[in-house]
Amino acid sequence: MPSAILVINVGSSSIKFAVFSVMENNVSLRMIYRGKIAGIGHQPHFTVHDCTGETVGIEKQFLVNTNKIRNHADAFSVLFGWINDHLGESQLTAVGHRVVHGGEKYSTPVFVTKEILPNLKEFIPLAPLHQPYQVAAIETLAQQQPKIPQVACFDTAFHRNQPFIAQQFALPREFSQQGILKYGFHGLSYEYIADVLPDYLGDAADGRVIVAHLGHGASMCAMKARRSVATTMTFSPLDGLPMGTRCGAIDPAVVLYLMKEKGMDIDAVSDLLNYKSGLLGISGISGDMRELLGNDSPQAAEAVDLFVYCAGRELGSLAAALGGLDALVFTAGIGEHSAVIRERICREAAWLGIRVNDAVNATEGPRISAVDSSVSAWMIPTNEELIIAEHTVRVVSNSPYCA
Ligand SMILES: Nc1ncnc2c1ncn2[C@@H]1O[C@H](COP(=O)(O)OP(=O)(O)O)[C@@H](O)[C@H]1O
Ligand SMILES: CC(=O)OP(=O)(O)O
Ligand SMILES: [Mg+2]
Repeated sequence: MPSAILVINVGSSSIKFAVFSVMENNVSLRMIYRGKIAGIGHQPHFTVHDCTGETVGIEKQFLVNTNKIRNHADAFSVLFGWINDHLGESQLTAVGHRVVHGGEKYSTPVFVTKEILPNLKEFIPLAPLHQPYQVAAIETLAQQQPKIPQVACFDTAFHRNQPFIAQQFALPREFSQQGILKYGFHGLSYEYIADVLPDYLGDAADGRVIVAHLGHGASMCAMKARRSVATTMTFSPLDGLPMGTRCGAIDPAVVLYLMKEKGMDIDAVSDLLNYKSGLLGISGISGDMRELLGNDSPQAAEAVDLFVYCAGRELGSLAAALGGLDALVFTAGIGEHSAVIRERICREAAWLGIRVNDAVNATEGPRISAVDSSVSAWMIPTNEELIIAEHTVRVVSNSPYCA
């Protein structure tokens, strides 16, 4: 019987998923469905596309079910129901999860056992927007589908081999020994880009490349020989660029001041920095870049300006870490779809020798730089789901638990 892999990327209010069929050789994978259950807890909305991008499932067809989605556990029941109805001959043989934080412990994907769950829970305070929901997803599936093997794939893993100097905060040594380090995130996306980079850049893929993963969460990664040498997110996914609702880099004294002088408690500060800042905080309108670009108000423009300005500054810092730059790659929601943001960030980096070809940039590339650009610029769609599916097949095939 042909087998299939389910990939799950859980956020605080959504579950993104993809289903892959595993070809006979157990190596090549073909995506058959990709979908999302959004608005969990308030206005559930379920959409699924097939591999051609055609919508094959929408909420209307699942009205009864979506009304029942009050929480993530309900969403998984609906998701499994849908998958069982649509897998045909195939059988679901494993589930791969994106887990945002793997700390110092996990530098490769792991087979999920009862023993590793407490370790994953330890990192919940470090990634409150992601980790609690991802761990809950693993536990819920273990209850609902106990026979299906699960694999955890970490966003931090790609950065674990950075030079130690890039991982250190200037804190007394005992703190780094306790794991207070710069971990970096979006590693599954960067790993995918690193894998496909030679298809686009040829030999230059092994040069000095900065990848800008600009989505609702946003970061940049400096790569040398397709390995991470520095990245903008650090201990948690709150650092670096301003994001949809996250503040990005901030002087830690601001936190001390808010708590000491303004009487804010830890929960209030955490809520402020994670959910009320970034593009939403500056604009007062939305944390969604597309909405801001379509809004005429000066507040929306100011939020976009700050995003571009910070991206330009981080780009300079990462180029310095690389000792120069050969190529710049844009990916994720904003990076893949917003020609105007790509163009504006490239303009900030004109001093590095980047020139954009406006006509090609408007059509999304893949190569968006002009012929006279000494640094090439690219738009490459990411595919975190494929990387997770590949890891899942590999881990499950090598696992003694699945012998
Ligand atoms: N055409 C577009 N123009 C500008 N921004 C866009 C466009 N399409 C998507 N985006 C932005 O991409 C972001 C979401 O990116 P995505 O990678 O899907 O985020 P995440 O996976 O972190 O939820 C949102 O800010 C959204 O507005
Ligand atoms: C790590 C992170 O910020 O992830 P996302 O962009 O999915 O929110
Ligand atoms: Mg994402």
